[in-house]
Amino acid sequence: MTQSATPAVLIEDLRFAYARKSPPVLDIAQFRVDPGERVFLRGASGSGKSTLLGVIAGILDVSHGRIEALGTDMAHADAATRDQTRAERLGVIFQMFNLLPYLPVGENVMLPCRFSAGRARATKVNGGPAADARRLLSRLELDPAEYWNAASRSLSVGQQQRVAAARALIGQPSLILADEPTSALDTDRRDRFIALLLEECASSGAALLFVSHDGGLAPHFDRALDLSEINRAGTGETA
Ligand SMILES: Nc1ncnc2c1ncn2[C@@H]1O[C@H](COP(=O)(O)OP(=O)(O)OP(=O)(O)O)[C@@H](O)[C@H]1O
Repeated sequence: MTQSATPAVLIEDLRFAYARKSPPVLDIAQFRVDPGERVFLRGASGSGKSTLLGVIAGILDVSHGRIEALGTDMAHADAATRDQTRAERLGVIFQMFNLLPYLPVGENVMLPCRFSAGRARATKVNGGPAADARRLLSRLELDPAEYWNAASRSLSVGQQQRVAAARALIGQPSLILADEPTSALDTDRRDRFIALLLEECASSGAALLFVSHDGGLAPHFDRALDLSEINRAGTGETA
């Protein structure tokens, strides 16, 4: 990977606080994820992992510093541009899943293809949005014959995590941001889930930034670091 390729994530001189007068949660001089790189970011509870992903995804407004996701300036772009970048090029697995509870599983997984023609097109190699959604659900051990039409709110937390992962992966986004996506999975399923996530990223060339407090997952990744190594704000509990 050359240093000149557009980074998947580039952060310089970032400071972020939730309110103007509160101390920063994030104070990061430099952080970079290369295209296709799979990075594990560990951090204690409350240390700012979800906040960092929110900033990179352009969900949280940043007033100080440089944040680029796939070359888009997420600190200064208008909300519409950030939304478009997120819809077309990012797959985000939120900690709270953000599934639409009354939509069936299949519709939830295909949602990114409704918002982005590019992601719908990218599923063609796997037979289109519905076929690709079924493929991903099967790989995530959710039998589409059983779950395709089920309301997402009727699923267990671990099952909802896997639906959220399928939704993030569909249509080959170039950057996956994953926030504790294995917290409700047992050890065997967790390892299979990570293997699948890494395989899908490898086959599409996507970069992956995976955050978790579970340092045991680190060996699966190209690179692992602790948020405290890059974040001078240093909030959070001792793990
Ligand atoms: N919406 C918010 N408004 C104000 N403060 C917040 C908000 N969200 C998070 N915080 C604070 O920011 C800090 C970092 O929170 P964050 O959720 O990013 O940590 P985390 O490392 O993801 O934690 P966990 O592992 O427990 O999910 C915490 O002190 C938290 O209380």
